[in-house]
This record gives sequence, structure tokens and C-alpha cells, in this order.
Amino acid sequence: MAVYTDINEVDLKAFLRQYDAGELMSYKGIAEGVENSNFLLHTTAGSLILTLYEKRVEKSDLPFFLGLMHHLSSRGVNCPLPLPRHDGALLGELSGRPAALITFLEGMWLRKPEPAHCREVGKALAEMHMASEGFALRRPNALSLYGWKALWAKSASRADEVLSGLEEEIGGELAFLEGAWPKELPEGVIHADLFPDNVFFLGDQLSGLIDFYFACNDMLAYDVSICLNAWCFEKDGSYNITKGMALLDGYNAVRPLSAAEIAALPVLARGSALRFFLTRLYDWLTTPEGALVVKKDPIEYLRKLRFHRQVVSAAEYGLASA
Ligand SMILES: Nc1ncnc2c1ncn2[C@@H]1O[C@H](COP(=O)(O)OP(=O)(O)O)[C@@H](O)[C@H]1O
Ligand SMILES: N[C@@H](CCOP(=O)(O)O)C(=O)O
Repeated sequence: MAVYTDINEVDLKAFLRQYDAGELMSYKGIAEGVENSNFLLHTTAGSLILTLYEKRVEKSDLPFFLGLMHHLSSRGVNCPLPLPRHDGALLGELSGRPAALITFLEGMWLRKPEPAHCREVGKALAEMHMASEGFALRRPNALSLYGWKALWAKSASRADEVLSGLEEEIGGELAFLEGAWPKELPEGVIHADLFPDNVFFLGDQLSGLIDFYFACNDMLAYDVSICLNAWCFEKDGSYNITKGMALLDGYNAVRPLSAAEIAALPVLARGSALRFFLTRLYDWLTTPEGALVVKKDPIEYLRKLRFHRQVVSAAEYGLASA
């Protein structure tokens, strides 16, 4: 359960008085998520999500995230909207943390996505990429090459506690990616964490996207590679090419990938696997025992990274024309 910061009823009621959000009826911590503290509120005005921003979220980045949700929603992407306070601010403070109230999105995330869902995700990702055009704010990706190296520097000396040989393997991978990382691919605003738990479905219909707190400006095809990693591997670690084909078809139907983006997919997928391996490893080594959060397994992403290392062309991901 990701509740890092506790709240109390008295403070919460005072916080809510700054909004046109009705009277508090009940609230509870949400037993999902890793990054921030989330609470589900029921008020006389309906259901709302209260988010207290934690460890990896810089307060100075919040206008980018909250503004992006407004921009995307005004372009037809179904995503939560931050509520303004009476004074117009989208951001307040609760229990000493920056905090926002956001609209509740109906739907639930899929524990066992099928190829048809992967197609919907590919389509929604491309639609998000197109809809984000014209968004005025910029945010460099804090978790790209430079950020990976910084994160690795904090974990490297303890990596072999998790798996023998990791320090050498990941050091080599970083050196490879530093030389091979693409520089000329089309860029835009990417979600950067579009995992199954951040995509809601009502039945088989995709109903919305949440959790824009890693969004940033980066290569659009890098976002595609994140989704291949997050949606197209099975629990046993095998890559499901049918899911990959569906996801890539869905994406291509809205925003066709260029030849250069297709050629770069194996390297991008190595990079995105490494990115999630590194944050998971860091959390694995530093999250205190007993914290109210379910730690995610870094080794799952090491296996994905090893898979991408032996991929020769994007055809192996299910791209018919690669
Ligand atoms: N706008 C929303 N509408 C409905 N549920 C939400 C919304 N935002 C978050 N949640 C719930 O909270 C959980 C954690 O949210 P998330 O933004 O992924 O947290 P974190 O940033 O900590 O990873 C989600 O899996 C979902 O159950
Ligand atoms: N998707 C990341 C962790 C970030 O958590 P989320 O709840 O914000 O999706 C991972 O799986 O490592």
C-alpha cells in the first residue's frame, strides 16, 4: 500500500474547505501505487482522489504534470483533472506535503491483459502523443541516461547483494547505452510509465489513463518501448509476440512509426528495461522494512533487458514490416 504520509480528518476537512468539493463523508488510503500517497475520498459532491506528492516528484515539476492533464483532457484524452481551489491554485499542502485533488476516473486496471487490450493501449498511447502537441511547458526526462547513471551510482556497490555479477553486467549495459542511445528521433511529451496499473478499462473498452507523474519530453518511440516492456511479457518472462504485434498495430494505426524509430526499438527497449530495473533496484535496497508499499522485483526487468539484448530487429517484437 502506498501511503507514505498519513493524514487526519481535522486537517483533511480544513484542506477540503479550500475547494468546492462538498463535505467529507469518508476517506481511505489506496492499496496500490508506488510513488505517491493516494486517498479515495467520498464527499457530498462525489468521489475524488487526493494525492500527496512524495519522493521522486519535484514540487517545481507539478505545474507540468497538472497542466498536462488539463491540456490532454481538452484534446479528448480521458484522464483525471486537478480541481482548482477557491483561489485558483491547483496545488495545496496537506501533512507537510504538496497535495492535489483530482477527479475520480471510472474503470479498473487489468491484471491479465489480452492482445485486444494491448491494441487499445497502443492506440491510446499514440493518441496521447498526438494530443500533447502544442503543450507549452517542457520537462526533460530526469530518468534518461544521466538519471540512470546517478541512480546506478547509489546502488552499484550493493547490487551483488541482490544477484551475483549484477555490478559488472549493469555497468557494461550503461556503457553500451551511452554509446548507442539514439539522438535524432521524433520527440514530444511522453507518459513514461504507461503500465497496466495506469490504464483503466470498463469491460474491454479503455476508459482512461492516469498517473502522469513521470511524463516528460523525450523520444516518442521510447514510450512505445516502455509499453512493450510493461504489457507484452508473460509472468514466466517470455515475450508474447501476439501482444507486441497488437500493441504496435494499435500505435501505428494512429501515428505510424518511422523507419528510424523502428530500427531503434531494440536499443530503446533495452534502455526502458534498464530504467525500470534501476528504480526498482534502488527501492529494493532502500525502502525500509515495514513500509506500507509493495516493493517491485528488479530482477523481472533484468530478464527483460537480457531478452532485448539478443533481439536483432524490431520484427522480433511483432512489427510485420520491420
Ligand atoms: N484519478 C483516479 N481515479 C480513480 N482511481 C485512481 C485515480 N488516481 C489514482 N487512482 C488509484 O490509485 C492507485 C495509485 O495511483 P497512481 O497514480 O498509480 O499512484 P503512484 O503515483 O503512487 O504510482 C491507482 O492504481 C488507482 O487505483
Ligand atoms: N511502473 C513502475 C513503478 C511506478 O509505479 P506506478 O504505480 O506509478 O505505476 C514499475 O513497475 O517499476
